[in-house]
Parts: sequence; structure tokens; C-alpha cells
Amino acid sequence: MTATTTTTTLRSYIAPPQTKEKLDWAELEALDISLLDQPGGKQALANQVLSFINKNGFFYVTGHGLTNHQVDRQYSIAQAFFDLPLEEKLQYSCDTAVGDFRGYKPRSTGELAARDNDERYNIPKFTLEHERPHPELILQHYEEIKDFSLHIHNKILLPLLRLFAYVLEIDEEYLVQIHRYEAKGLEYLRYMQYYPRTVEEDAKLGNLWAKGHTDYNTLTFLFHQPVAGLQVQQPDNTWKYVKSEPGPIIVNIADALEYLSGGFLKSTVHRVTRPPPDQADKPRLGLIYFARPEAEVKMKPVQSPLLERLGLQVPAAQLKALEEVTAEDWARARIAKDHRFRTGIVKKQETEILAGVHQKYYD
Ligand SMILES: O=C(O)CCC(=O)C(=O)O
Ligand SMILES: [Fe+2]
Repeated sequence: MTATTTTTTLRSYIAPPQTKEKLDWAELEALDISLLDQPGGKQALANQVLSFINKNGFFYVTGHGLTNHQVDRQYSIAQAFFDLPLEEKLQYSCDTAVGDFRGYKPRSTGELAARDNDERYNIPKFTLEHERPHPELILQHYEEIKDFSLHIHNKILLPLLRLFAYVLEIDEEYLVQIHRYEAKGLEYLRYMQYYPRTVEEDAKLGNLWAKGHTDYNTLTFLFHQPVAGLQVQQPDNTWKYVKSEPGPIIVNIADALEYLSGGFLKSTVHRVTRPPPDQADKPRLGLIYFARPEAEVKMKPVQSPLLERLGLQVPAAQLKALEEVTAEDWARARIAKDHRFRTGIVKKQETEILAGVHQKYYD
């Protein structure tokens, strides 16, 4: 694969206006990670993390060093990608039947449209393992996409992992060492677009654009996108909207980090609902980065003095199962099970994923 340096003019991305509806927004903490470079900053952030993280795995990150312009450039590329003819996009399809999410996933049509109403293009880590064909449009912006992805990995993910390790009172490099960029394993930047449906269609589907789920990776980074719909499940099982403003990145803890932290860091259930009336007729374009542990990492919990003091123990049966499950196996199994439902192979979503470990929630 060759990355060309040709530059074509991209249509500017103009974000849709924020909703004027009064919605029930979740109150989420914002971690300003630029404080990590200042005296006392790490301890202040650790105290902040300890104040909420065992209840809620959603938070904002600010001070992350990416500008709104850089984010909007990614949206311009994403927008141009989804504008490509379907036949071209289909040449880069991902093999979700075997749990491989690299590349393009179309939305389903006909009767299955109800189960899958979004298009995705997942751009994997820029390592030899993942060299693969991309549309010319992506190749033209390859270096820019690479810089953006590497910034997320090196300047946002790794500092957060060090902070979480510090909170868990374990070696501060422990989590970083199982997320080496060059190592075998999959992370990706995702361009995503949901499509509006009629009031009647949505009503039949419980007004859900994506059912409640947890993510299967380490941390998910959701960049600003103003079409409201993302909701996070509260400890009392109710749902609140997650507000997205230009600047902060919404971050959520996902399964691999919950397992590695013995359940202390909570992989938090979320879903996407039909947007409010003043936004429901627009496609909802998203930009998301999914960080994952290295492929061979077993998801068994770390030995942590904090967890011991708190008396947090993973149930014996689950612990035994997790000792066998690698981050790669877990993600592949989740993706392959999801494929079976989306493509109609099974009628109901399967909650048992692998080795007796169940996915937390479906609805
Ligand atoms: O589109 C969103 O806001 C959330 C997407 C999501 O939860 C996912 O792709 O896992
Ligand atoms: Fe998700």
C-alpha cells in the first residue's frame, strides 16, 4: 500500500445545530489530563477518578491536545467516505462473520434493516499487521488519519492508563505495557453514520438506534457530535443523555478494562435512541476510537492493594473463565455474535459470548 500525498479539496464539515429540547442530561466528570504535566496534578486527578469511577464508567477528557479543527477534518473525511458509491465501499468490507471489524460494514436492508441501521468504516492501527487496501479517498488523507490516531493512543490513552494504574496502586506502567502500539492487536478509528427513520418505523423499534450494550475493548473515545441520542444507564437502571460539546471527548470504560481491574472500573451500558424532534431527520455522523489491549493479553484481574482493601473479588467461576480468555478472543467472539444477529442467523441476541462469560446487557 502506498500513501499518496495528493490533496483533494474536502467538503467542509458543518456540524448540525445542538438540540433545543430540554433533555435529561447525565452529570459526568471531566478529567483535564493536561494537569498530569503539573505538580500535584496526578494526585488531584486520581482523587477525582476515585470519587466516581466505581459507579460510572463514562466521563469527559479535556486538555487532550486535539483541536476542534483536527476533529472536524476527520468528520470531513468521514463525510466524504460515506458519500462514496456503495459498490466502492463494499470492496473494503470487513469479515464480521469471523469477528474481524477492520474495514467497511454496510447497513442491512429489507427485513433486517431494523437490526442494523448504521454504516461504519474501521481504520485499524497503522502497523504492518494491519496493512490493507483502502479507498483512494482514505489513502489521500492517510498521514492525517495516522497522526490523529497516534495522538489518541500516545497522548490520551496511555496517560489515562497510567492514571488508572496509579489509582489501582499497581505499577504505573502495567496497563501501558499491555497496550503497546506496535504489538499484535487491534485498535481502530471508526467513522460511523446512522440514518434517520420515520416516526412509525422508530416507534416499532422502541425508538432505539442502537440497543443497550457495553463495548468490548479497553476505552472508547467518542468525539463531539451534536445529534443527541447517546444515553448512559444509571445505577438505578434509568437512562440519561450524554451531552456532547465541541472540545471534550466522551470516554467510556469497556469490558477488557473492567475485567482487568477486577470489576472496579465499570464497563458501562449505553445505547443510542432516536434523536429529539429537531434533530431526528438528520444522518448522525460519528467519530470514535476504540482502544484495545494487545491480542494475547488474558483478561484476568490484576493484583491490586486497592481492590484487596475494598474486598472486591471476582466470583470464582468468572475468574476461572477470564483466566483463559484473551482480549482478542473476547472482541472477536463479541463481533461474531453480533454478526449472527445482524445478518439474521439467530433470532435473538446471544448473551453468552465465550467460555461461560456473558455479555452484561441487551435490550
Ligand atoms: O454513536 C454513538 O454515540 C455510540 C456508538 C456506540 O456505542 C458504539 O459504536 O459502540
Ligand atoms: Fe458502544
